[in-house]
Amino acid sequence: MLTVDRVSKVYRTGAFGTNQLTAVQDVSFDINPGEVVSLIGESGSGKTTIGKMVLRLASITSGTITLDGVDISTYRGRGLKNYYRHVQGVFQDPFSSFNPIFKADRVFAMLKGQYFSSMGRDAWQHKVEAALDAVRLDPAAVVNKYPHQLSGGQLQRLLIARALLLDIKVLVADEIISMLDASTRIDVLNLLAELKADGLGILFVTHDLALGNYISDKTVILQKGVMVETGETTAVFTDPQHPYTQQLLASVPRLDRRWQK
Ligand SMILES: Nc1ncnc2c1ncn2[C@@H]1O[C@H](COP(=O)(O)OP(=O)(O)OP(=O)(O)O)[C@@H](O)[C@H]1O
Repeated sequence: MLTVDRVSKVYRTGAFGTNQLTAVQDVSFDINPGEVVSLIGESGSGKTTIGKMVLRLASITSGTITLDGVDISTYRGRGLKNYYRHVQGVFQDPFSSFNPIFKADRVFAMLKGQYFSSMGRDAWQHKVEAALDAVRLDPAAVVNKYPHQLSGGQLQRLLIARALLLDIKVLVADEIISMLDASTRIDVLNLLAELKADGLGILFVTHDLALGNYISDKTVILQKGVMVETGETTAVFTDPQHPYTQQLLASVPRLDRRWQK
């Protein structure tokens, strides 16, 4: 479905854009329907940049990303709008995705204007309620509320519901669990598992190995923009081949052991 093929990203940096920084180098992986692929690496390893390229928020320097065989960099105008029907992203800080002066459910109204302008009011309301139901949000708890009146977990679900109103095939979930407390985390993880069971492909960006191991089918380990190891998640976690993966796994604190001072 979504194929990332030898993709690189070079940013121009410095006051005049004369310096270059290779953030991603020759990264390849596929996401199939109902599959979760984790991108795991330390801060600065290029995870978000890959998510942004998939979402067409950053240009691709070399290589290709295709959705169902079509090179996504060819999309313009209507074609790009249509691409976003199928591929959507949710990011780490849900508060930054909302304008604090508007009610949170305005994101639905904006989507209606862009994609469903001819749909009748009742049909639209029905569709929104179904999306809220899918993310286990009670409409009464979130409709007509300002972002500050909602929790991070509620806002995150609202954004996932917004993505579900479109006919998405791929969700880029960039550190969406990190800012949530432990009980909300498990709720959002279970929600992703349900969406996966319904056939959604998920690119799960995280620096947290435990989260990656919990949710994903395939794992891509990134170090300084380079893919050092990739494979079935169970294989990567039980028998890591690359020294960097071994080092990452060895540095995870174990809950069954006390800290040795
Ligand atoms: N717009 C940009 N212009 C220039 N350099 C950038 C830009 N965005 C990211 N970078 C650089 O590219 C590299 C990869 O950044 P990226 O945000 O993709 O990493 P990451 O693995 O997602 O990190 P984190 O976990 O901290 O979000 C970093 O060195 C970063 O400073």
